[in-house]
Amino acid sequence: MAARITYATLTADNEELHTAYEDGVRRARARLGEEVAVAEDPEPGEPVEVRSPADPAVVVCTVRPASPRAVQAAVAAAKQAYPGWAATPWQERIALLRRCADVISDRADELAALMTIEVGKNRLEALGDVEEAAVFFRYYSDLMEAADGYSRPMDSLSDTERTRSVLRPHGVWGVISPFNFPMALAAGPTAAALVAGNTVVVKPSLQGTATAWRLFEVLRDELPAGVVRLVPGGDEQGRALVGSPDVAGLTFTGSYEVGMQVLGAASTPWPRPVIAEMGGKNPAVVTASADLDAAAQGVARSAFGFGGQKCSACSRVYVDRAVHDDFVARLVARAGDVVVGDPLERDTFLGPVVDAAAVDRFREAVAAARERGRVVAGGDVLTGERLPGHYVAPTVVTDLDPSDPLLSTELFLPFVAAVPVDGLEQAVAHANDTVFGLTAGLFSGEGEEIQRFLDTIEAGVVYVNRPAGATTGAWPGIQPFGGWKGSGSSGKAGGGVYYLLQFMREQSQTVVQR
Ligand SMILES: NC(=O)c1ccc[n+]([C@@H]2O[C@H](COP(=O)([O-])OP(=O)(O)OC[C@H]3O[C@@H](n4cnc5c(N)ncnc54)[C@H](O)[C@@H]3O)[C@@H](O)[C@H]2O)c1
Ligand SMILES: N[C@@H](CCC=O)C(=O)O
Repeated sequence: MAARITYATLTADNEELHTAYEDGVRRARARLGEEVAVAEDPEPGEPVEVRSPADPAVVVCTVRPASPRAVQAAVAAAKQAYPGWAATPWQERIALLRRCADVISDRADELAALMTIEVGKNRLEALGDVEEAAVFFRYYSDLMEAADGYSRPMDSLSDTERTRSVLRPHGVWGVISPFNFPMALAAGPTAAALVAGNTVVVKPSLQGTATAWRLFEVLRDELPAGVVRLVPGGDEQGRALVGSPDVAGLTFTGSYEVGMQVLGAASTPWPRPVIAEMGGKNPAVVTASADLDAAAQGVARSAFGFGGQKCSACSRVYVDRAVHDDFVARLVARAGDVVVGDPLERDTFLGPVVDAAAVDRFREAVAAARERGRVVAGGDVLTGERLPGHYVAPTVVTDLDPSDPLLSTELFLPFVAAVPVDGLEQAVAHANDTVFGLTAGLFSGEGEEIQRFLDTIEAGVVYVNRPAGATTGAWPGIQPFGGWKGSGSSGKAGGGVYYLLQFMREQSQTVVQR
């Protein structure tokens, strides 16, 4: 792949990139319909077909959900592999993991094409997702190297004592991932856990299984046996992994509701580290001094990119009353320009939403918006010969009361509401008034406003004046990504310098010299 694609890539007129992706589509199609199962599972669940949201006639894969015994067997295999992996010098571990990153990058076109078919991500977003997965392996390896393996000499109170502080792994790490970044968000926590010396059992989202399985194939082929296992299935398999007493630590990425359950579930006799990365209801603020074109572009990209199905999606905009109507007119024009269609097509920006339930949620949200406010762009479920899947129009809503539930509930749809405000203080007060605190954006031309926003906004990832994405598009090593409040439990962000530390525990080693 010639060009480096990230989520902030605006366009790619690069012929080489598109030719490679189209080759990837051919290769991905050749494996559609394969069965995904744990090989040695004696009693897998009934087969479940994962179908493409762009065209439900396409069966992406057939999943045989792992039985409770298979989940426990995967954990047992990872537990058996743990002492060997933990004892492998970190230099050797990261050499193997960097090799995994290179294999992922080499296969990016096919993996991205498969992801497009499986979850409906457009080609640039899908290529970004695969590349991010590879970068996670490289970034956490680089951190380990920069810290020289996290083994440091401490001070000593006597000439005969030598003490070191050593960070050591926990054991088997469970990774539960969501449908919307089926490669990057299975890969990120897995990479960190492995760099740290843990072994891993991954439970991907059912919709996303085929993509996550390809990641697993790379890790299975490049790493020692048992170091990574994948258990396919749905929520029940997630619960089984959380409930396993041999899982020493967990990273869950998904909704607020499930994350809070996972945080509350205790299945070990002592507390274990649980990192929960949860939902968002991400605000943008547009002040009277803002560049309104940049604001409309940034909000449109973050509200409609991947159909608003990002935890970072922008779903509400607080706009100074003086520029509200002008901003809304520009946003409506941007919504009208969005190219909706088959996400495999080169020019498509917005593909389908993930399933029929998301379309139902869209209908309900639009009906509520029509009753309590005004739908000024979109609002329709899109059908037709060229749109056989779950398509909805990019939608802009106004005239809602600031306390409306549509402004505090995560919808995960291409649906954004604009609310007029009297100044920055009021905007930030509304922006902070939800359980969430993941991402936020500001558009302002005044340095003093920018500083006040940065000082008072309650969010883990903040952007100012960013047309490439008002609230979306973090990249490992560039923007650490993690939520505050109900958006994240740990306060240490993925792709940031403190993340890896969470996958290790400190041991103070004092040895008296004889
Ligand atoms: N903060 C972040 O970094 C981040 C990133 C991506 C997505 N998300 C959030 O994820 C959600 C969308 O993803 P989703 O619909 O796949 O989320 P989800 O919560 O429905 O499912 C996430 C994963 O948890 C599993 N699961 C469900 N119930 C479980 C239980 N009781 N115990 C254990 N595992 C269980 C699912 O099978 C899936 O693998 C949104 O809320 C989005 O904001 C957050
Ligand atoms: N890292 C992605 C969001 C991941 C959540 O869904 C972004 O920054 O837009």
